[in-house]
Amino acid sequence: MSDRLLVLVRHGQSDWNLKNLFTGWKDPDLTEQGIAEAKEAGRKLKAQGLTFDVAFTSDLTRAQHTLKLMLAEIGQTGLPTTKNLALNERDYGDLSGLNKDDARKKWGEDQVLVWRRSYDVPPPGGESLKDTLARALPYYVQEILPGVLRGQRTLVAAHGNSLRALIMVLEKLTPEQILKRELATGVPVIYRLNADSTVATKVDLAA
Ligand SMILES: O=C(O)[C@@H](CO)OP(=O)(O)O
Repeated sequence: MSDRLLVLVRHGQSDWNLKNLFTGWKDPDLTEQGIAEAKEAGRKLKAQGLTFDVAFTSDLTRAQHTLKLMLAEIGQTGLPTTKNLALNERDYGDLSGLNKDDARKKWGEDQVLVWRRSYDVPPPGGESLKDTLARALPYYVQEILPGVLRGQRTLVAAHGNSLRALIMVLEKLTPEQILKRELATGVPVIYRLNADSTVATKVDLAA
């Protein structure tokens, strides 16, 4: 039986996560902590005995760097990797670069929560989670899933919201459920899929 393995990992802490800034399509690199988290994610995957046939990542440095560090830990630095902006973080539009606490002071707690965690209300000039799903999901279905179903063991390093979009579909979550799901930085989530692309098993390597 082929191993339909799909591992999703949010990048390690970025410089702008640390500074509490809306990031979106801006391109900060990992902090020292983020580097440590990415290496730890690689060590956890190695401890599970996992190796991969292909990897996917976004067009942004923090996810690419996380992938590189994980692959070095696993001993697979030459793994064929595809980078695509379909896996980028949700575009935060005009909020990009603003401090999240300053934004709460300016627009109020409730409005900022709506921009951050509503399903279909985009921040000014940016994408809602629904918009992010509309570009991440076709990429997953056309470029990632067929390989997984053929037995290509697949590692994806991406972002909080682009991965939440994929998780919503994988786990058949409602908009209300996905909005409550937070992804920790650098924590691998290991899925094994059934032949019909539904989830057979899920293991979250937190802790
Ligand atoms: O700033 C961002 O791009 C994201 C992820 O860090 O933030 P949020 O938690 O608001 O989705």
